[in-house]
Amino acid sequence: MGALAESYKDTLLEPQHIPLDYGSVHTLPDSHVWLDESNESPSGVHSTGPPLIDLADPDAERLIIQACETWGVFQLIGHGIPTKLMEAVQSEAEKLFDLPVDQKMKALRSPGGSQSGYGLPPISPFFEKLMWHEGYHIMGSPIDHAKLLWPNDYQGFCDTMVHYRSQLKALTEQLICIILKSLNINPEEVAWLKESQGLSIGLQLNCYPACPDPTRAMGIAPHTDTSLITILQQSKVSGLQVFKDGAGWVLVQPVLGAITVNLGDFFHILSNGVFTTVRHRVVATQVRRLSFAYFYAPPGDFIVSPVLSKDFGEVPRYQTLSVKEFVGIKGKHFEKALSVIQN
Ligand SMILES: C=C1C[C@]23C[C@@]1(O)CC[C@H]2[C@@]12CCC[C@@](C)(C(=O)O1)[C@H]2[C@@H]3C(=O)O
Ligand SMILES: O=C(O)CCC(=O)C(=O)O
Ligand SMILES: [Fe+2]
Repeated sequence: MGALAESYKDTLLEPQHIPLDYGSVHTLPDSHVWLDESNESPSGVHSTGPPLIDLADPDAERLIIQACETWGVFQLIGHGIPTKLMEAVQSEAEKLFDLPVDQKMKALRSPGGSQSGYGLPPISPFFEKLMWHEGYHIMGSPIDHAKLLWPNDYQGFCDTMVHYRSQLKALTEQLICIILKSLNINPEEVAWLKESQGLSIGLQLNCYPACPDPTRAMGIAPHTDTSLITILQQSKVSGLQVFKDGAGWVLVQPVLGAITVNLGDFFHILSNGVFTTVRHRVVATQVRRLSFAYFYAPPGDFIVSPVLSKDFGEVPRYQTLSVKEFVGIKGKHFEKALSVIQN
């Protein structure tokens, strides 16, 4: 199932690390109050968010590389993912999160097991307070967990998710080729791109239930993605913020039909830190918000070594290590993982 199935597998999940029955909670419990000063609204210094790029634009490749350097995130239109499919994912996910909590708990992610199933974000044990969130992760076949949710009616959900995943895989690999070329890596020589063997692919359905006290709660705490690249479908409700040096937290305003592309830790290491793994978080909202994140990472034995050149620097800023090794370091050190492997 790939190296990402192992991520955060040793983090200590305590009994409280399960989603609340949010529908029955009318005041924010103390366990969910984030007093951290970083939970301020966006600073507004940088009023414009990350760039919006049209993949059909003849200048798209240059704009993508520029966005990788300056933001580590961009929004994309002209991506070719059918609107109907994006809508179908939204409605299947709504159906899932609308289920009674007892039913969703039947598909609870098992501690120490694969990442698949229902639960709070696996990074929860790194924080004192709990996030206002419920998630459902699909890695490998979606069937076993979906059968637990809908014993007689799981096929439509599974078909939609599998179809979406395959469409996103093609788009992700197109974007990866563009970025690899800019690093002077010939995609034709990258075996896992051609054979797809051992790749880690995860589809995370996120739900941020309507929150009675959003300014004091947290949807997803600040993090960078343990991926090469993440493709995100946001719903109409905004909530995603990215951290930009000099500007603070900047809102990524959803654009109808656009997808959001985040660079993850592995492109950061490969590019010797020139392309930024974007630190982001999700604020809680008064109305329910859904989002769908597709994580793509190379096989566990792929060696991630910073590219050295005039443009990317002649001295490696990070140690060379395998994807699997980095996933282990991230699971232990979380936000400090990149500084742990810094030279
Ligand atoms: C594919 C993966 C990335 C992820 C860890 C995981 O193995 C499965 C869940 C993913 C997710 C989704 C919500 C935010 C996040 C930080 C988390 O807690 O779980 C990401 C993980 C990640 O990018 O490290
Ligand atoms: O909900 C969002 O917009 C972002 C979710 C996210 O960061 C993730 O799933 O890793
Ligand atoms: Fe993320």
